[in-house]
Amino acid sequence: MLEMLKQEVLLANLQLPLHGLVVFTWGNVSGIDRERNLVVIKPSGVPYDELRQQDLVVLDLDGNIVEGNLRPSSDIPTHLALYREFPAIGGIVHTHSPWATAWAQAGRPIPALGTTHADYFYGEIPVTRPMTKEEIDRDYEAQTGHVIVEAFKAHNIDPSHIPGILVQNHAPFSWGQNPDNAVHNAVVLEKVAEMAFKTFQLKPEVSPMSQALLDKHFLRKHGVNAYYGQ
Ligand SMILES: O=C(CO)[C@@H](O)[C@@H](O)COP(=O)(O)O
Repeated sequence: MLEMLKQEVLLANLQLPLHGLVVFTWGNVSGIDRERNLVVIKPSGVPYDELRQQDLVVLDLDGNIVEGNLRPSSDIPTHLALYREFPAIGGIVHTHSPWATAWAQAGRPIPALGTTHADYFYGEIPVTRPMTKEEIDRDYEAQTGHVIVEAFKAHNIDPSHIPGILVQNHAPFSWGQNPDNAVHNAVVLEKVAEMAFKTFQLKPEVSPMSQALLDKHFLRKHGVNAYYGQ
């Protein structure tokens, strides 16, 4: 069972450079086995072209290493915080993909401007608040998870409706039902960030799309009455 999850996590990690979402070691993917509450994640600082299934690290939700000889991704406390708070998610991706990171660095949420966005994100993609010095000094990566969760709870956002966020002055995190779906959402987030940037260049005063069009596009792909695809 865990071997299958490890394979999924390996393949999902290898998708990041293929989709142009990471260079060097600027990202990581994890997946969770919800029955056993075990998380599989990329090891820290290992280049993608050297990554092997046996290098992956398995941890419990408290961060105890259960399997693996390498140190887990430095972002593991953020992943664990999200798995603990968002029980419906099965995979998480962190990258420094440039378009989404530019919005994160600007501290700007990405408004829903068109149907590409609405097919995946049911509203604005939020940005976290700036972290305090105390949060940064004390428990940085766990606090990164905390500010993400705080942004979702403050606005009562369902994480399956908005499968990603911009961490201010840092970069995006995205998630999905499994590691592969989380990578899919990370690719969409990057594309949507690029399109939104270009739209604002063409028309700085552009308005968000109508609620009716947002509803139509999100709900025809997601939810009980979805009818898009086979
Ligand atoms: O955010 C950063 C660096 O700013 C890290 O996520 C990135 O370098 C990946 O770190 P890991 O190799 O997963 O420890």
